[in-house]
Amino acid sequence: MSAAAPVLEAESLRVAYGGNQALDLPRLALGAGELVGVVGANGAGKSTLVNALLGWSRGRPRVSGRVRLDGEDISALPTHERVRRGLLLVPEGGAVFARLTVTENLAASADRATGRAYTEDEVFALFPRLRERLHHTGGQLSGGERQMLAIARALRLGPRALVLDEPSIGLAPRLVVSVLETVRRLVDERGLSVLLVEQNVRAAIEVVDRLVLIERGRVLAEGPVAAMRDDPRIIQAYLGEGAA
Ligand SMILES: Nc1ncnc2c1ncn2[C@@H]1O[C@H](COP(=O)(O)OP(=O)(O)OP(=O)(O)O)[C@@H](O)[C@H]1O
Repeated sequence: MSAAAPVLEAESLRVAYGGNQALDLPRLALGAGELVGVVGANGAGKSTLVNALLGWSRGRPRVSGRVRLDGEDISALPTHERVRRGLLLVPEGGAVFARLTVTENLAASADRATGRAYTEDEVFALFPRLRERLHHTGGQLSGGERQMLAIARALRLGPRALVLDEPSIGLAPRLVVSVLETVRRLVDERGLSVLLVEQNVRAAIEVVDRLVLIERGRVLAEGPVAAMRDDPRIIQAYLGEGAA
């Protein structure tokens, strides 16, 4: 393998629920300092992929294949051990404690911070809005602020690879742009590696380096975003007039 081994890599990753093959992914690689978008419609297999990467499951799927973090096979490790090694997920809706304040939410992450952790000041420089909301509880925040706090919590832990599951859901379009642009900055300025799993293809296409389009658990198309923008399958389904 080349010197630039992927930070996160999945190989022959297959997930089946009973007779239903929900995911069949020959290979997915996230390079260091890369922002890769995995996009697809409802039921395409996005949540199944996220769960398989994190080693978590709803129901009783049959999972096979390999997941590697920094070249190390983590397929057999439980979720908490993958997280401890720096594979961090910001789940749909953002994971924040509704009854704790912003300060307390961030402190809860700081307790388990690794050497890769961002400082509180760094986090507030990225999300100035959070500094203005220090004493608000998670439950009092807007959807956009909750999403920012969830990302901030992950940064305080110190990610090797950050998986964002549908960060745009429930957010006003202006906030979607703001959150995704901040993610782009993290990649550009800090070299963070981010897998952005999104249904909102229009928004994702504006910030990612590469796009992977999945449908019924399989890769339909993938490539650098510049080429994918012109892919008829993307245009027809997601970007053209009358598309979703
Ligand atoms: N716990 C489960 N038990 C049985 N089948 C499941 C389960 N979870 C997902 N599936 C099936 O796997 C396929 C992929 O679903 P998945 O939830 O991964 O899609 P998705 O792209 O995340 O969609 P959405 O955006 O709606 O969450 C679907 O056919 C779904 O019915």
